[in-house]
Amino acid sequence: MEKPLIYLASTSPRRRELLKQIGVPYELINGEVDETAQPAEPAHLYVERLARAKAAAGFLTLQQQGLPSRLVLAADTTVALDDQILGKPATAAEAEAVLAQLSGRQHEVLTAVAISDGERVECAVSVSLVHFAQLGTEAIAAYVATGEPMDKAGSYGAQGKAAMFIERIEGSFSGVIGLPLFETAQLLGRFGYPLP
Ligand SMILES: Cc1cn([C@H]2C[C@H](O)[C@@H](COP(=O)(O)OP(=O)(O)OP(=O)(O)O)O2)c(=O)[nH]c1=O
Repeated sequence: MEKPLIYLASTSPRRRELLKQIGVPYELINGEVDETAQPAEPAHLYVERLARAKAAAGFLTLQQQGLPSRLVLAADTTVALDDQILGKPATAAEAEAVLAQLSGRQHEVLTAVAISDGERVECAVSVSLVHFAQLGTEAIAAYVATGEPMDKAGSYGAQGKAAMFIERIEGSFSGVIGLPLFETAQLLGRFGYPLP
């Protein structure tokens, strides 16, 4: 059976790859939102709020552009260390400081995925624990110089060179890199989307 198209409200190349991995055809749509966290906002509420907001923004775009109504999928990923939310770094110096904080410790990576049909929104949050090895200043500087951290929450990409820093992941690898595929398939199923 041919799978219906959905809209992916995301600029993230990882999310495109991950959706392809489970064979869901998509078109891109703009779902940009302000990603500022509220003061003392807990990470799980923050990612869920943003994923829902991105899906709603995507749905609004399709209405404004007079596009056919289809499911809109969006996600948000953040890294949480103690009570801190670590988003994408603004500068290389910030990326180095974040990686120094993550060194030799474990942190959480949270990804929320939200799907909207315009009337109903379904959301799930995946939480994984990532154990980083002790990182020397030189290793951090060399890694930041590759440019890999700059568009990624927590200043690293587990799917890239940062794999060398990760001793262990407990949870969902696809969730860590931007789209938890188990939860995504479950949510699509709730909208009657045909997946095996
Ligand atoms: C922790 C981690 C994050 N990331 C990425 C996934 C997300 O793209 C990014 C977190 O930023 P997000 O704000 O979740 O997403 P985005 O701005 O890249 O894309 P959009 O909002 O348009 O969907 O960090 C990795 O690629 N690998 C990792 O190991």
